[in-house]
Amino acid sequence: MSVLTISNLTIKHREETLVQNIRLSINEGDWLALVGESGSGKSVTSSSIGGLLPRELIISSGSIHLGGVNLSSLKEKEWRTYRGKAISYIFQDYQGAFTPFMSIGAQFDEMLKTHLNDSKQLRKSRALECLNNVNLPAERVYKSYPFQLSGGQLQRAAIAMATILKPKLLIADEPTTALDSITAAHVLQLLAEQQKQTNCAVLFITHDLRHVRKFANKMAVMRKGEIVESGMTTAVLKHPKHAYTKALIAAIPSLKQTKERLVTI
Ligand SMILES: Nc1ncnc2c1ncn2[C@@H]1O[C@H](COP(=O)(O)OP(=O)(O)OP(=O)(O)O)[C@@H](O)[C@H]1O
Repeated sequence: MSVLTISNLTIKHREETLVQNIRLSINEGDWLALVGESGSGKSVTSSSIGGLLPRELIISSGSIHLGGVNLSSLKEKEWRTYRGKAISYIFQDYQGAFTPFMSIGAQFDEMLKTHLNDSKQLRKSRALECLNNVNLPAERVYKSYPFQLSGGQLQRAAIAMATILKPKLLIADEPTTALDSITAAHVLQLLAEQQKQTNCAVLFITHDLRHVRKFANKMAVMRKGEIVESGMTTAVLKHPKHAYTKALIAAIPSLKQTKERLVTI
């Protein structure tokens, strides 16, 4: 079943077209990777889904539907019930996911209070369970302030927060760019486990085709504001049609090369 359907989406900044004619559909349980060079329009597209476009950027045509709801027509007040609950985000900047001067627990509590009518005790046990699910020492992390956690721990806490309300759509915008490669792989593995449990749709924005190959069942390639190719990941990576996709694939360092480089460093 389709969770997200984007039809002919065009976004402009004054007269300049930033993204054009975007068509994208993500089903329940799909992990769709959006790849493409810097400035190709991945973040503008993902921000538009959650109603997070800066004021100066305007959706000039097209529509974005989540289930049966036309998101592009929601008012700011209505967004408050959608964001965090039906759609949640994980960003590259995991520091920004949490307010620095509130404990992680207090931030979970605020979020749960906004969306649910649970008792204080139930809210806490839900938060602890979620932190535990992402392999964090739940009690300690719950009491900690963001600065007391490592980058990998914070990003895992951000995943716990983003999935606690079982969103229909999780948008991960370069979630591991600021992490070392081993921590990044663990974080993505955890994200994949969370997705399995909740069956949410994932929109994964990344520059790393190795992560695409490992985690995404579908992919779309953006170039200069347009989607130039999309399909099942295995098919696109094995038989790319567009010259730009071919160039992206040719630029992935093979595992063999990486090993050789490590030996010579
Ligand atoms: N607030 C803004 N005002 C004007 N132009 C913008 C604004 N935000 C983004 N753009 C432009 O929109 C285009 C797409 O930018 P976007 O950030 O979506 O690219 P991206 O593919 O996410 O790049 P990266 O991989 O570097 O994050 C770029 O040309 C960018 O300069």
